Amino acid sequence: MCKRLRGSPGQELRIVLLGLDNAGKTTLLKCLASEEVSTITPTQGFNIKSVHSHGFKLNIWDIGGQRAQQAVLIPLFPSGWNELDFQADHEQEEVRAAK
Ligand SMILES: Nc1nc2c(ncn2[C@@H]2O[C@H](COP(=O)(O)OP(=O)(O)OP(=O)(O)O)[C@@H](O)[C@H]2O)c(=O)[nH]1
Ligand SMILES: [Mg+2]
Repeated sequence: MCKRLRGSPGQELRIVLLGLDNAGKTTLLKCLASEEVSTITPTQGFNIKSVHSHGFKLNIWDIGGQRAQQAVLIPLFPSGWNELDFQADHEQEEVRAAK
């Protein structure tokens, strides 16, 4: 993921994980933060974690997948955002860029 981000190492970036409920957003966030993933419950509202990776400081927002919760983004990002789409392939346990 970091290889696809434009910017210089040392830069602070904000990443928002969006997707349907049960898509695996919180699991991905916890994996990136090297946290235990055996007990994850559906996200109410949102979680934010800071992770250092490839020289970047990534501030990662994990938004609960229910439509009403994702609506919180609209006032938070009035000028919109750049989007990178990733697909998780659960069977082969690999993540590939699908832009
Ligand atoms: N086999 C497998 N299961 C996964 C994977 N990622 C997530 N899961 C499981 O899918 C379920 C939902 O994962 P979450 O990370 O809670 O999904 P979420 O997108 O955060 O869901 P909401 O918080 O409801 O929006 C959990 O039981 C996870 O253990 C994966 O890559 N492989
Ligand atoms: Mg979640």
